[in-house]
Order: sequence, then structure tokens, then C-alpha cells
Amino acid sequence: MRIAYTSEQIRAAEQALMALLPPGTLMQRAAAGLAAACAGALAGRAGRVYGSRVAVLAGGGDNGGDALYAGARLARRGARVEAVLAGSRAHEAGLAALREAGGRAAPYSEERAREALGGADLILDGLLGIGGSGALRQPYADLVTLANQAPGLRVAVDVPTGVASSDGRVEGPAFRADATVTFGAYKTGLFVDPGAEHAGEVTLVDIGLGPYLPDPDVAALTAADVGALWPRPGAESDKYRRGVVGIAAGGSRFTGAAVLAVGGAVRSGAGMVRYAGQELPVSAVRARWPEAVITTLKPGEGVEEVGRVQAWVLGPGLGTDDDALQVARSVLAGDEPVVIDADGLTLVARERSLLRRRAPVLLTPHAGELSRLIGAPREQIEARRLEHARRAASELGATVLLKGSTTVIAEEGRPARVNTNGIPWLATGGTGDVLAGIAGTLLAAGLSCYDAASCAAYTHALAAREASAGAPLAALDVAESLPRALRALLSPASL
Ligand SMILES: NC(=O)C1=CN([C@@H]2O[C@H](COP(=O)(O)OP(=O)(O)OC[C@H]3O[C@@H](n4cnc5c(N)ncnc54)[C@H](OP(=O)(O)O)[C@@H]3O)[C@@H](O)[C@H]2O)[C@@H](O)CC1
Ligand SMILES: [K+]
Repeated sequence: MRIAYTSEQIRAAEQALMALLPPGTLMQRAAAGLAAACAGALAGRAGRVYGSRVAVLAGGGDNGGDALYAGARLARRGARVEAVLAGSRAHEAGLAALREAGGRAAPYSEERAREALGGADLILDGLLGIGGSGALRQPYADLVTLANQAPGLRVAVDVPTGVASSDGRVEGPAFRADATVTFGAYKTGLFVDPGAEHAGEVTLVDIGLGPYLPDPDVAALTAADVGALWPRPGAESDKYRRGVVGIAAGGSRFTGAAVLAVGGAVRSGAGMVRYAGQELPVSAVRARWPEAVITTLKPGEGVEEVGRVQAWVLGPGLGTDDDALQVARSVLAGDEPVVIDADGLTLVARERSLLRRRAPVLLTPHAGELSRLIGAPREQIEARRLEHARRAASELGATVLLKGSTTVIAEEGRPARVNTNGIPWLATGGTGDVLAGIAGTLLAAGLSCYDAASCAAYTHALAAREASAGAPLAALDVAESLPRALRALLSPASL
């Protein structure tokens, strides 16, 4: 599990640790780790540290101090280091160390910045760290824009400048890092987009904060975590014990959604899949997934006669007319956990009382669907994903999986989980239906909504990577790649 913290949590831990150590110790630990990472990057890019050119962008706070000290260490190894000082003040001891090591430094002017950045093999962003807040003031904003246009390797110190370290918000220009070297612990803003996509590859430097950190703010599951949580059949298992998933999806307009949701459930290892839908989607599902046990619903009928299931998937392609509403009512009247997706979300947004039930509910909206559910504008949701997913979970009394470039899973009283291994090709029609099917399988096998959502998001992204291998993909490819993704997760030795 990779865990991350807000700036306030990090600051509190740092203060507790700093009180026990001689002044400056933590900054020296940070600078040493940063310089080592930069030296490695320079050796990879320019072939050596000696003689390579480094531009240090230094703000007036301790983030600038880290960068100046790291610059000093690189200068001592023979790098030509040039610092641009952006604040009205500079970290004095860091600046003195840099100069003593033979590095140069001067206050910001556009000309100087262009000169330093233009020829740099490596650009160190020490403008703002966890002390930054709001949109960048000048000259920080201009410096970041210039740095983003420069050809050198961009390394952010602690957090890319312009990214809100506590939640990944970006308002205006922000440093686009190839790599971020972060200190003490991961920051939430490095895990959640748009911050995450500005951070590049993130390296953590241990400065000894561990014992002083509280419960994390967010967590990201790793392959090993998902492998450990994934339900495996035992010798005693039969199809009922492994979990029967009911799928109420598809309508006369969207027959494919039913095929994809059933595919997600079948391919992720459901004991059995029961599909309930009207005639048209029934024939599509029957043709593609002979494993599914099918109930054909007449208009106006609910799912009462479908037989026993342990969890439901409600909504992909279902439509939003009276027949669909009847199906939704009958599914949600039951005692099984339910994944509500797509048209199911539109139906419950219209009729909120449907969410008042005892059994768990997992909602899987994208930003537009969440906007209808909680009445916040879509752009705001996209800009502040974590905040809105948490708000929705609390207001709606459900687990919320907010889809997007970073998938966020929120449940009241627990750290939010994020899935960062998605790929842009995954943003294509129908992939959400497959995800709902996977989550249904996991709920039916007995996982909580929180774990089912997190494992489904991870596996779905991994299957997409398998299916894509750098090329565009179709949603059914993702379902078909699930066995390969699961093989890697469940028996890593087969890789
Ligand atoms: N604490 C520790 O033990 C350790 C901390 N470490 C390091 O310290 C970093 C935190 O340092 P920090 O607290 O000095 O804050 P930092 O990020 O440098 O920024 C403060 C400056 O930013 C300015 N500013 C703010 N917003 C702005 C905006 N929008 N646009 C423009 N300016 C803006 C603000 O200006 P002001 O608002 O005060 O005028 C102030 O001058 C942390 O990320 C890590 O790198 C490591 O060495 C490990 C040990
Ligand atoms: K920074």
C-alpha cells in the first residue's frame, strides 16, 4: 500500500521530529537524497555529473533551501549550477552553501531565467513546496512557464510548484515534472490528478518522519495488495459460494452495455452471472456469454423472479424510462449490495429515496454523473476530485468510486483510496460497464464496497494496459484481458 498525507499532517510530523534533532538536520537529509536522485538522473541523461549544467529555481522558503543545498552538493561534484532566486528573500544558509561550492546565484530577471534554463541539462524546481497556496504569484508563474518550455530534465523538489500538495488541485501554471523527489512521506497531491500528472515519476526520500505520521489521508493499492484481497476459490467452493452476480443492465437502445457488464463479471471470476433484461439485450448477451443464466423481463417487470444473487450491478445501458425505474426499484428493494452505474445513477439522482436502504451501495459515477447526484458543476468536480468524492460519500451514505484519470474511492470514516495506474486509452465508451461488472463479482464474493471498488479499479486498469500495449483499445478487449491481468496479480511468479 502506498499512503499519502496532507501538508498539515506532514508539517505536524516534521515539527515533532525536528524538536528532537539539531537545527537543519531534516533539510540536510532532504538535500542529500535530492542531490543523489539528481546525480543519478544526470548520469543517465548527460552521462556524468561533472560538467553538466543545472538550473536551480529557488523560492524564498525552505523548499528553496532544499534546492540550494542540493545544488551545492552537485556543484561540489563538478556540475555547473546556476540559481535563479524568485523570492524577495532567499534561504540564506542554502545560498551561502551554494556559493561556497562554486555555484552561481542571482535574483530573477526574465533574461537570466531564459539563459539559465535554456542550457540546463537538469532543472530543479525549488520554488514552492508544502508551503505554497493558491494560484502562483509573479515571478513564480512566469518562471514555471519558462521552465516548462525548456529542454532539460525537470525535477520537482517535494511537490511540483503550482500543485496543491494536499489535494492535487492546480490553478493556473504549474511545473510539469519528469520526476518529483518528495521528502518524509508522499503528499496526497502527488497521487490525485491534475497534480499527479504534473509529478512524473515520484521518489520518496526517507527523512525519519515515519513514527510521527498519523493515519494516512489517502492510500493507493499495489499489485500485491490487490492480489491479497482478491477472493480465491477454495476446495469447498461451488458456484454459489463463490458468489452469484445479478446484472440488471441494457435496454433497447444500449444492448452493448449489458454484454460488457456481463463480460466484466464473467471474466473476473464470478461463480455465476444472472442476467435480467428485456428481449433485445437478452439476445445480445446470450450470443456472447452462454455462461450467463438469463431472465427475460417484460416491460414493467422487476427482478423479483430472477433467483438468488449475492450482489447486483444496476444501470449500464438500462435507460431511464418507467420500465428502467421499475427495475431499479426492485433491485434496490432487496437486501443485497448493489453497484449502481450509468443510467442507474441518473435514476437515483432523480429519486434519491431509492438510496435509503440497509444493504451497501457502491456508486460508480464519472464527473458528469456525480454532478447530477450532488449538484456541483462538473468542472469543479474534475478540478477537486477528492473533495467531491468525499462529499458525495457522506451526503449519499454510499461508497463512491469517482472515475477519471485518477480514480478516487471515498467512504465515510476511511482514508480515500486512489487508483493511479489508469491509462488515457481507457477513456473510451463501454469500459465503465466492464468495471461495474468486475465490482459486482467482488461484492458477490463478499468483499466490502470499499475493497471491491479499489480492487476493481486496479484490475480494470491493469487489464486495459494488457489490452492496449500502447494502442487504442475497445471495451470488450478490457474484459477479455482480465484473465491475463488476474494471472499476474494472483500468481505473480507467472509473469
Ligand atoms: N519543515 C521541515 O522540517 C522540512 C521541510 N522541508 C522543505 O520545506 C518545504 C516547506 O517549506 P516552507 O514551509 O518554507 O514553505 P515553501 O513551500 O518553501 O513555500 C513558502 C513560501 O512560498 C510563498 N508562497 C506561498 N504560496 C505562494 C504562491 N501562490 N505564489 C508565490 N509564492 C507563494 C510564501 O510566501 P508568503 O506567502 O509567505 O509571502 C513563502 O515564502 C517542504 O516542501 C520541503 O521542501 C524539507 O527540507 C524537509 C524538512
Ligand atoms: K517545488
